[in-house]
Amino acid sequence: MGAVAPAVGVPLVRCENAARTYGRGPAAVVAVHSVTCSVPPGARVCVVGPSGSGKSTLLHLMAGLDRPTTGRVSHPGLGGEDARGLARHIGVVFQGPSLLPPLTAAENVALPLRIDGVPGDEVASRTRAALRSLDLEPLAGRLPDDLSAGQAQRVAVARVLARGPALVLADEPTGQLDRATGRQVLTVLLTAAAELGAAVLVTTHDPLVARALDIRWYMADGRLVQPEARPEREGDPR
Ligand SMILES: Nc1ncnc2c1ncn2[C@@H]1O[C@H](COP(=O)(O)OP(=O)(O)OP(=O)(O)O)[C@@H](O)[C@H]1O
Repeated sequence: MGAVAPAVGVPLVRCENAARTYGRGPAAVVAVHSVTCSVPPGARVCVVGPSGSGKSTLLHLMAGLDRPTTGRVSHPGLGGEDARGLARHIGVVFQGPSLLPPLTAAENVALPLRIDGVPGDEVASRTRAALRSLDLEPLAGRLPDDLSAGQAQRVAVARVLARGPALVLADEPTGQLDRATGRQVLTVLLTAAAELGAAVLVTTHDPLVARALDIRWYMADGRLVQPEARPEREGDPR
């Protein structure tokens, strides 16, 4: 598929003293204070923190969907710095429903590939492969309204993975699912991303979700605080 092959160890995304303030003057909200961190190829990172701690803002900065007010966010392992280039290499999974209602599951997965200009037969094969890897083949012809929340989220994951991203950023991907469904979605997300060799960064406030990832960064009041990592993986966000 279309994943780039970044040089080993070169971070896919690097934040250097990146900060984001919403609004101005007395109404200003500092959502992220001067964060420095990076995600290397193939890493599985979780950003854990309570609601309002700045997780989504940090993820949007990393995705190139937003720009830091001060500091810098770069993507040295992904080659292109322009938004279109980044969009090909970074897949974003959002918390809520994100499928286009008039399109079937398969059409939702295929659409970004068509927009990318992928040839028709390759669109079909990549769509099939992505649906298969998430056990969604029987649901390919269903409209989003006829899918459960967990099924719809798996289709959203398939849509991201079909493009072959080097980095998947998932913003509370299980936040609107019951625990069992959430665990299933997370498992298929991590398995399919591993098959692709993609790095994954998941935000969550759920310690159970956090435990499924190798590296955990903790966020509080817009800052990354002392990370806790499993012994086998380096947990320093820098
Ligand atoms: N567009 C915005 N305008 C103003 N303030 C915002 C905006 N987006 C987020 N904020 C504020 O920035 C802070 C961080 O929000 P953010 O959504 O990044 O946190 P979060 O940890 O992802 O929370 P949640 O888990 O509830 O999504 C919060 O105080 C929030 O109210």
